[in-house]
Amino acid sequence: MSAPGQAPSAGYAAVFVHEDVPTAEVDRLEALHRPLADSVRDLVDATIRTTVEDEEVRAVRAEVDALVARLRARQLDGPAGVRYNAEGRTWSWGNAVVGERNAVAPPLEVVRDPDGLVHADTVLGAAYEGPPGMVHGGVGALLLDHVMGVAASAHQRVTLTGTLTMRYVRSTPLGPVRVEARIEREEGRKVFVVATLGDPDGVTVEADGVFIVPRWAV
Ligand SMILES: CCCCCCCC(=O)SCCNC(=O)CCNC(=O)[C@H](O)C(C)(C)COP(=O)(O)OP(=O)(O)OC[C@H]1O[C@@H](n2cnc3c(N)ncnc32)[C@H](O)[C@@H]1OP(=O)(O)O
Repeated sequence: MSAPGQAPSAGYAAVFVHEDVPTAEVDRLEALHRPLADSVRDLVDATIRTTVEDEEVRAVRAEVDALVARLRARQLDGPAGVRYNAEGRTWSWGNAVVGERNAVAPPLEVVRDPDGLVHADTVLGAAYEGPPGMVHGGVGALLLDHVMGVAASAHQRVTLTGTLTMRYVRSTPLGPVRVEARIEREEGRKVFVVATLGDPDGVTVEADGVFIVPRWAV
């Protein structure tokens, strides 16, 4: 997605929603909603790990249902989508990996170094488990796909995942993980990206992918 102050590429106009909201207001709303998503993420973890009595589970459920009803009092008709304003600020609050309002997102903060390396660090807890104590293979693929997509979309262009190949070298324990991705080479509209997922002891998953600048974005 575009950094503040940079215009989105032309293809954005077709599928991304332009909204006439000043960047300061987008920032304010983001700061308001992010802590709510953090709390809901905490709720998910607590829901998995709680050992409280049956009655307490029922009581908490009633309270959560009441909170959901309050939030639904006014809501969008569909998903949050990807939006941008005239200043080139983009936001995708529902994104499954980085959405600031999405408690399902780990969340990931993706950083792009000047040398082209794109990386992200996060801590994966009980909600991301596959094998006992280990990160679900699909969750690893999810994080890799996103960070590789960011690497491929350098220079503010739109790219979509075409093919993604993963080699699971060893299990990834739940806990701190790091994703790294960089562009290996480009051929026309095809961007070849290599990436790794790892824990503090080193690489656990190696990935390579072909990301395509779609015909409609050219
Ligand atoms: C910054 C935010 C980062 C977010 C990252 C998140 C990444 C995602 O999750 S994206 C969502 C998952 N991906 C999708 O939904 C994509 C669905 N597929 C499509 O939309 C289309 O098939 C798309 C865009 C990949 C290709 O369509 P189109 O632009 O018409 O390509 P087309 O003209 O047929 O082919 C162009 C070239 O790409 C190649 N190509 C096409 N599809 C693929 C593919 N799936 N894998 C590999 N190569 C492909 C073609 O062979 C062709 O190569 P060449 O130029 O050498 O002949």
